[in-house]
Amino acid sequence: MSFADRLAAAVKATGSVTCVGLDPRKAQLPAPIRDAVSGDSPDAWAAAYTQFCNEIIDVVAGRVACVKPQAAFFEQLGPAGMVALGEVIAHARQAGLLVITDGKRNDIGSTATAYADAYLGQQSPWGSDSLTVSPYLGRDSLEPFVEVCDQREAGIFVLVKTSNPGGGLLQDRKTDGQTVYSAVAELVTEFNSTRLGQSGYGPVGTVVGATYPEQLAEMRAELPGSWILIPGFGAQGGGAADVQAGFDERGLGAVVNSSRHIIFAHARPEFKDKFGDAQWLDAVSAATDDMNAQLRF
Ligand SMILES: O=C(O)c1cc(=O)[nH]c(=O)n1[C@@H]1O[C@H](COP(=O)(O)O)[C@@H](O)[C@H]1O
Repeated sequence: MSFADRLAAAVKATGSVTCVGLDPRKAQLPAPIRDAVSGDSPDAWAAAYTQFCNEIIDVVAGRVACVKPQAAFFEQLGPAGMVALGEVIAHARQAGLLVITDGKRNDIGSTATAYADAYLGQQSPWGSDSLTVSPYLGRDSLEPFVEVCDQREAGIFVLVKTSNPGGGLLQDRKTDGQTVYSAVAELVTEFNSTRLGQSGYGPVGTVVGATYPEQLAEMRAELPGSWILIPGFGAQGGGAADVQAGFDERGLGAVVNSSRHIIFAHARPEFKDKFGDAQWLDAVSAATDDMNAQLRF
């Protein structure tokens, strides 16, 4: 089954459009995991990141549509961190969760092929279901990813309108009256046009931030065949009303990511008093329920 159809099936099966972002950070790890790290070696932290993420995966499996490990935090630890990333991806897939690896990769076509093969190819050592990709090297940089998606029924999410305040400097620029982000959306629509699955969606998803609800509505209309990954919910200020326009009339077409507000829920004021550090996984569970409930439209 194509990635787009698998995502639709996961949303229907779980009744959830939540994507749990796995963004481990040393300083914010719950005390029981942080305090068990002996010394300051990358190996020790990598083991802690694996344990932290895998325990979260076990709690959210079957209750959310997908997870999104953020490669940056694993890369920070060097080679040991990359091994941990591989273990977390494998654990999530074994738990039945779809995995969006957040690497925001891309390069000239010949190198893009290597990135695509690495994360999504038939022989991929990572075995991810999908990958976030930057569009700014143009059409020939995206084509290798789309081809690899075709081979392994994988998916990508192309940055269209990012959640950060500074993204507009380039993305909102207009040429002949069209914004750069809309030009990216046009390219995505073209790639998907011959690849739409039963769900009505293709392998080339897009990223639009919850922090830009107007542009999200605009992009939903311009991108009928593209799953939209919506980051920026929770910690960056986006709320349920901001993401509603991302969905189609069936409640499909978008997944909403939250990282810090779920994985570090034990530190949020509304959960802090209720759950002690030892119950950090109960806080993850409660934050997941809370987000699922908010996003039932
Ligand atoms: O591609 C992404 O996931 C992404 C795109 C974007 O525009 N904004 C954005 O925040 N993200 C990622 O989504 C996650 C957001 O984390 P929280 O703000 O903690 O929920 C981080 O891993 C970001 O790198």
